[in-house]
Amino acid sequence: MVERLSAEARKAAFKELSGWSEVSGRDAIARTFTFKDFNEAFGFMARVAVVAEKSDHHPEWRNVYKTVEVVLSTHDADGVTQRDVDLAKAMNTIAGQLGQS
Ligand SMILES: C[C@H](O)[C@H](O)[C@H]1CNC2=NC(N)=NC(=O)C2=N1
Repeated sequence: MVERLSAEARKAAFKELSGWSEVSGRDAIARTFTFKDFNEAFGFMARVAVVAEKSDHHPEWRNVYKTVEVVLSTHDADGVTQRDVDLAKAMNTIAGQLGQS
């Protein structure tokens, strides 16, 4: 059973999660990625989907043209866990490789 992060653990995690913020009113983290065009945005989602399946941890996301809005939370724990931090880091890495603006 994966556990929700304590307040201090989350604060520490945020130091390495550039671009992410807390969701007000919900134990979740969020980031909006903006790419060059739809093709890059969808390429990002395709690469993340592979990571999500491999780690059995899935994002809540919305794509409009070249933007991808992402919210991460662990449904089984009803809040932010290390899995969310790990997936957020992976997303930042993938976005960086794609030249996210
Ligand atoms: C059965 C399956 O392993 C679980 O439902 C996984 C799937 N992906 C998941 N994704 C997220 N974000 N939270 C979960 O609790 C979760 N649980």
